[in-house]
Amino acid sequence: MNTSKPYVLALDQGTTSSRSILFDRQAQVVAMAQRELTQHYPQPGWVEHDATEIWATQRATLTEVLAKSGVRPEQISGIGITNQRETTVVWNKHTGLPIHHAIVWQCRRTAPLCEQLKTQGLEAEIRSRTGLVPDAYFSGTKLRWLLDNVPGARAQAEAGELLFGTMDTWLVWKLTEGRVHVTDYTNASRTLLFNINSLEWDSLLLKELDIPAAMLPEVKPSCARYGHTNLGVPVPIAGMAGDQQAALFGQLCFHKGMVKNTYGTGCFMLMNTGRQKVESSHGLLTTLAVGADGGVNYALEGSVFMGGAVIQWLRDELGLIARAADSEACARQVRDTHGVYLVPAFTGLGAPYWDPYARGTLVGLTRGTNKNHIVRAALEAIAFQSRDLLDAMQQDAGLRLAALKVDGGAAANDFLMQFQADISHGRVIRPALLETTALGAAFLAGLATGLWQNTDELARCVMTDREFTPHMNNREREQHYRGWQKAVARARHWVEPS
Ligand SMILES: Nc1ncnc2c1ncn2[C@@H]1O[C@H](COP(=O)(O)OP(=O)(O)O)[C@@H](O)[C@H]1O
Ligand SMILES: O=P(O)(O)OC[C@H](O)CO
Repeated sequence: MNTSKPYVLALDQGTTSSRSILFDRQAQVVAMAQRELTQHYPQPGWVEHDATEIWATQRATLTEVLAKSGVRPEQISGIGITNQRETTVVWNKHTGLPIHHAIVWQCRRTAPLCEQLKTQGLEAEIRSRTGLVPDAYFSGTKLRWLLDNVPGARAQAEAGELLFGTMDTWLVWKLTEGRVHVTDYTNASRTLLFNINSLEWDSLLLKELDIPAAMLPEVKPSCARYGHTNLGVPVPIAGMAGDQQAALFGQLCFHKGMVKNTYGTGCFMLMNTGRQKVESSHGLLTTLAVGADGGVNYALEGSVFMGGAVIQWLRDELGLIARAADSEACARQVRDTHGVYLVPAFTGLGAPYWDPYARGTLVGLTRGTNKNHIVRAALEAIAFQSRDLLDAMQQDAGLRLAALKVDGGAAANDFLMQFQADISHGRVIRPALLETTALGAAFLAGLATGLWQNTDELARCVMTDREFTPHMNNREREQHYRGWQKAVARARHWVEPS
């Protein structure tokens, strides 16, 4: 163990903010700093970030965290980076300046291009090569859009002057002052351009999307030495993973069959499937994750579009609660929802339904329905949607889950966590530290630089805050769940395809 360097720094570049968190060898948070990011919405359905602002905010939090903690750069063993995935930036390698705002993962501008890929009959190829589906969510079509729409971009790219990156790649480029152009397997697996079987950029997809290979970063394991940043002394950058995969690692889900669910704005559920690539028959994605040795594992991933956001809606649009946390007290005011179900299909339904035409539905209302029933139904809806994903994952992977590890802002809600345990009939484990994304990045960098020797040491650092065990009997559980499925059926196919 390197005793003169007992700290590790995680840079967590998220959709709404950039954060830096400094951890000690016991994985305790020593200091944290955060800066919000400007969201740009140039057209309905389009979302952009200014990559220059991303770098400036990330750099500012790094400086602030060092100042706050009093830790000197020479005491830091390494830096781990974790990031919002898929968000795409292209920059000029001589000037280091982006040629356009970054196109954010939520941006729908390339939906027509994705339809075109389907018409070309590429859907099955995309699924088997990348584990993904032709959707505007992923980086490949965003990159193609930039090449087609920014004047002069294609010619410059073909002349080898432009570089592509997701936010991990962009930050490493900036941190190393333009010396290193690299990404890791987990981020590469979200681009729609990376072959998750051969672990290489996929030449067929590059050709179909007309993307020059010279723009792409080198792909390395998530636990590796990528380069150094100069903080007065050189500090190694030694860990890198997309935020959901970093959270999976931070939750100690190193082995096959281990699952985490992050309850943020949406919910992201990932199951580590080990060295085995599992193809879903329920519309889940197959993606790359990090194994116990820091090497490549496969994972199944499903997302719920409306997770904690349903609670924001109750607060901001309906005014039923003043703060998100008040939802718990409201839900506990009533014994049950009085037969009310809320299906928050505000933007359609994702896996396992994949129905873009579904819309939000509130059913089972009677004269006796009050605000608390509706708030409770909203919390239950988050758990029902997560059970839908969990059932799909267990069927795809052919195994029964031992426990669900949880994190994210809404995981603080004890009512929701107990209902999750009840409705999925399994244990729910909440760690003391909910910053599992940053912790995962810190673990990767700490392993690569010798701060920790192995995953047993990591496991000793993670404390459980609370474990929720199921109490609901089988009859009650299945009756509840049948009610949910009936409500989902009411919500589906609501709007007419245009
Ligand atoms: N105690 C709570 N009960 C229910 N939902 C909550 C609670 N606290 C926060 N939330 C919800 O969790 C979300 C914030 O979680 P966070 O992990 O910070 O999200 P993100 O990373 O997506 O911004 C918000 O949508 C908020 O409504
Ligand atoms: O930054 P977050 O937490 O909203 O995560 C974004 C995801 O990585 C998108 O795939």
